[in-house]
Amino acid sequence: MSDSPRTQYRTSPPAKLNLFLEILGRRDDGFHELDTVMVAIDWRDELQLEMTATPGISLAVQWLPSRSEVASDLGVEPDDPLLDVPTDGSNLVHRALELINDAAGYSGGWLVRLGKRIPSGAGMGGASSDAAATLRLAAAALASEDDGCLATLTGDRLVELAEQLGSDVPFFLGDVQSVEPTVANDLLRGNPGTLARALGRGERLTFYDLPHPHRFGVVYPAIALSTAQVYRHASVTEQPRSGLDAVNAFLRPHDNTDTEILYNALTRPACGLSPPIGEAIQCLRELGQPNASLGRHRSHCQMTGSGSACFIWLTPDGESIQEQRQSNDVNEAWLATIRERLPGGALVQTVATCPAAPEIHIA
Ligand SMILES: C[C@](O)(CO)[C@H](O)COP(=O)(O)OP(=O)(O)OC[C@H]1O[C@@H](n2ccc(N)nc2=O)[C@H](O)[C@@H]1O
Ligand SMILES: Nc1ncnc2c1ncn2[C@@H]1O[C@H](COP(=O)(O)OP(=O)(O)OP(=O)(O)O)[C@@H](O)[C@H]1O
Repeated sequence: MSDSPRTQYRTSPPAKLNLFLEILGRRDDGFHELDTVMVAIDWRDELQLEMTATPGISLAVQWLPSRSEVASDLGVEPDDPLLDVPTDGSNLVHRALELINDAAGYSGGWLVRLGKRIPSGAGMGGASSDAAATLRLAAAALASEDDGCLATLTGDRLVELAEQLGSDVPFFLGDVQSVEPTVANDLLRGNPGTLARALGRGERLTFYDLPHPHRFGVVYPAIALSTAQVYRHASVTEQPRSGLDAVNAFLRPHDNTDTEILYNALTRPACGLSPPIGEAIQCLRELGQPNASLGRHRSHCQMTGSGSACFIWLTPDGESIQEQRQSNDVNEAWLATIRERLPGGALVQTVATCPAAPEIHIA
C-alpha cells in the first residue's frame, strides 16, 4: 500500500442517555448486574481514520469548535484538566485499533483524527462511542483492502472486541442482529438501532424501533465523575424496577405523561459525591414545570449514566415531528434560561434521538 493518496473513513459517533438504570446485583468481577435503557442522541464527536503503510497508531485529538470556546462555555480555564483527552494507549480509540490489528492480523498503521464535542466523565458514553466507531471504521477500511478480512471481522467478532473495550461499547455498534453480520456494506450503512434495553453489565442488548424521534435538553455542568467511584457508592436494590416500563413509555409516550418514567440508581451516589449535580437536576425540574404550552404535564428529568450530565425529556407527550419543529425555538429560548440560572458554567444543548451506529463516509 502506498502512503498517498490515502482513503479516508469518517463517521460522527453519537452520545447516549440512560433513560433508566437499575442495579440488580454486585458481581465477583467487580462489575454490577444492570437493567438499563439507553438512547443514542445527536451530540456527536467526529472521527476520521486512514491506513498507513508505516506501522503504529498516530492519534490527534482536538475540541470542537475549539478548546478555548468549550472552556469558556464551561466557565473554566482553557488548560483545565476537565478538557484533557488522552492521545496515548489509554484512549479507547487507540485500544480499539490494537484489538482490531490483532484480530485481523494487520501489521500496517493508522492515522486518526478525533474531534471531541462529547464531554468526558459525563455519563454520555463519549469514549465508548468513539471506540465502537473506530471498530466499524477500521473493519470497513480493512475489508476494502483485503476481502479476506470479511471472514474475520464479522459483526459477532466486532461485538466480542467491543465487550473487551467497555460495558457501554456494544451499544454503539447498534443492532448488529438486524443486519447481515458478514457483509461489510452493512457496517458502512449504519443500522437503525436507537433505543436499547441492556442487561448483564450492559452488553446484553435488545434494540427497539422508536415510532418517532424524541428530543431532550441536556446539561453538562463542569464536573467529571469517575464511573468506578460512583458505582462503589451505589447500593443494590432489593425490589428492582423493570427497564421494560421505560421502554414501553418511549414506544407509547401518549399513555405515560404523568407517571415517573426516568430513573437512575446512580443519581443518589453521584449527587452525594458532587452536590451540584442535584442542583442541576432541580433547576431543570423547576424550569420544566411552567411549560404547559409544550404539553408537558410533569418535568421528566434525570442524570445520565454515572453523571455528571443531566437531561429533561422534551417530548413525553409524543409530539409529531411538525410540532417538534414548531416548539424548537421555544425550547432553545428556554435552554438559554437554564444556562443563565445554573451556578457556574455548563454545556447546554437540545438533542434528538439518532441511530447508535451512524453511517460511514469514504473519500
Ligand atoms: C454508567 C454506564 O455508562 C451506564 O450505561 C455504564 O454502566 C458504564 O459503562 P463503561 O463506562 O463502559 O464502564 P466500564 O469501562 O466497563 O467500567 C468502568 C468501571 O465501572 C464499574 N462498572 C461498570 C459497568 C457495570 N455494569 N458495573 C460496574 O461496576 C466498574 O467499577 C468498572 O471498573
Ligand atoms: N476517546 C475518548 N474520549 C474521551 N475520553 C476518553 C477517550 N478514551 C479514553 N478516555 C478517558 O476515559 C474517561 C471517561 O470517558 P467517557 O467520556 O466515556 O466517560 P463517561 O462519559 O463517564 O462515559 P460512561 O457513560 O461510559 O461512563 C476520560 O476521563 C478519559 O480520560
